[in-house]
Amino acid sequence: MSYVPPHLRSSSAATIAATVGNGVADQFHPKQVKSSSTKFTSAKNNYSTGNSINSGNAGYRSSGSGVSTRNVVAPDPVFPQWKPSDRVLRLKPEQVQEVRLRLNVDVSVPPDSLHAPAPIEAFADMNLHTSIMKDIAFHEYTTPTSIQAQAMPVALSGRDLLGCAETGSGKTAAFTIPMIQHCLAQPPIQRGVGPLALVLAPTRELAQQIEKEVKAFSRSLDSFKTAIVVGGTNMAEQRSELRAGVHIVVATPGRFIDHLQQGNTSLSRISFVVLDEADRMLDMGFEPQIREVMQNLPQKHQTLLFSATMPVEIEELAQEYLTNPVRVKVGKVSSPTANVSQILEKVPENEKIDRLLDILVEAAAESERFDRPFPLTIVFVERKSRCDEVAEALTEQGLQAAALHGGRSQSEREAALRDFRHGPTRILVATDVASRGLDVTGVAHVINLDLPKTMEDYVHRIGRTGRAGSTGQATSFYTDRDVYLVAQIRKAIQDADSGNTITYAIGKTARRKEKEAIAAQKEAKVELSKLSLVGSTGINVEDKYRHMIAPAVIRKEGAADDAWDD
Ligand SMILES: Nc1ncnc2c1ncn2[C@@H]1O[C@H](COP(=O)(O)OP(=O)(O)OP(=O)(O)O)[C@@H](O)[C@H]1O
Repeated sequence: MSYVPPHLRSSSAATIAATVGNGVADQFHPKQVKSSSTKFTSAKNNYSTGNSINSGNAGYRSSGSGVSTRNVVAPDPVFPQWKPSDRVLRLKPEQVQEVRLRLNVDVSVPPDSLHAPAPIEAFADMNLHTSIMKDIAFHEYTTPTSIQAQAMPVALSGRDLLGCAETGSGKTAAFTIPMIQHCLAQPPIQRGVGPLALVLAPTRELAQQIEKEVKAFSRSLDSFKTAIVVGGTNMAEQRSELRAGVHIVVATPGRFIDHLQQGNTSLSRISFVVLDEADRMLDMGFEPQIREVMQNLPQKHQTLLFSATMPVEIEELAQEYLTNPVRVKVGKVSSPTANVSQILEKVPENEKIDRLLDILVEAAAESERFDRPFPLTIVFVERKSRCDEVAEALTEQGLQAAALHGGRSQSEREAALRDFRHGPTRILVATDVASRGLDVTGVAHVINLDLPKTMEDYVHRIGRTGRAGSTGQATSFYTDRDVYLVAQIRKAIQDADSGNTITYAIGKTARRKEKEAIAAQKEAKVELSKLSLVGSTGINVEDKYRHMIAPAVIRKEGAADDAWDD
């Protein structure tokens, strides 16, 4: 049925305002699309037409303004009976267990529900649409990551999924690829009807990034349409795109509800929903919007919920909106990725900016010395005003920095991110708007000038580095007010595998690393002194590095212990 605002709902609303075609989609590659389907059997018992929560939104407009006025029944969604390759089908239970063990994947299903599909270690064994396979090859994804190996078969088989894997582990493709495949099996979309699939994400930047990934894996499909629906951008453009009909919408919840209210789009054909970083959406107060969407979806739909952390709110959401979900967890949940080495440093509030400058100027000197670009760095701060202040301070020192926060206009936000992705910006100073999901290749260092409020946010923030198997560094300043979180971080650090060595960890490896770091710092200091005497090309070296050369700011040996022992 089409979306009907709560105050207009009645039982007669179960029709769709649109013209629809019969049969299965054939506009892409007919040979690949199954002409008959096995219907999804899992009944949603949480579906409700009339008892929507009070969204607090007064004055909904009629949903009829933007779409065709002819009322016809929406075509049933199609959940094709997907099967992996014979090779995978032949795997014995003990072999499946062996693969899961190797991939560090933990899978569970509710009692009395079907067992979870086997993990698949090669895209070729997933029986994906040929166009998708072509695009996977184009993007040089040779092997599925662990979460992809297990979550994709679950999603492709039509099951609900709660997926949890560390930051940078490829969760986006784990849902975008099955989502595109799902859309290809549906009856064709028509003007005024759609979308077939919806992804909700907490921030505009994350939504834009996800949409890019959807486009990346549907680039070979003619006339496959996606729309990005986020705040701060032109409503009219989004409206015409939505009304023309799209397969997939990637949206932030607030703006998506705005379009529903205006009748520019509907929920009537959505049969695949992804809530990415759902806990963050709840934090941001999007619960009414999420409920509004989830409670008004057609009965037959599949829901996927993804996050790198698993706070209780996610479990609650899963209980409410997932039906017999397969839970897939990769590695340790809610833990910092082992690819990032973490440093905690106690810095008094009024010295934080100076200390930050020390670190960054050191990095600048090192880059110059080794003739390599300044390492891409994200500096997280607590407040928007602080964000601008810090970015300005860095720029004054000749560092290429930009600010990204919710107080900037959409075009400023986009420009800041674009310049960080593609140059010339090397340092992004950001609030938590950048902490979730943001994937910028080559981020080498995350600095928490202010610690976040929760461990979850810490895990997501430092996960902006050490992505897709690369390594990274995270430096976090803390003060006495952060005692609780610092204890949690230290615990996480202690728990980490020995591969996740950090300056303050106990053990020989960590000590050796600390000594090496100190030696490198001393060397950098000598080099900087030379720089200050000799000068450099094009910049006033003495000014730029002045605070760096001051003895008081050179990090002293054993600082690690101070921080650890306070
Ligand atoms: N199978 C693969 N092979 C190679 N690269 C991959 C593969 N899957 C994903 N990637 C790359 O890994 C990076 C991280 O992926 P992605 O952004 O999906 O991580 P994520 O798990 O969603 O992280 P976060 O929790 O921070 O949102 C991206 O640059 C992506 O292109």
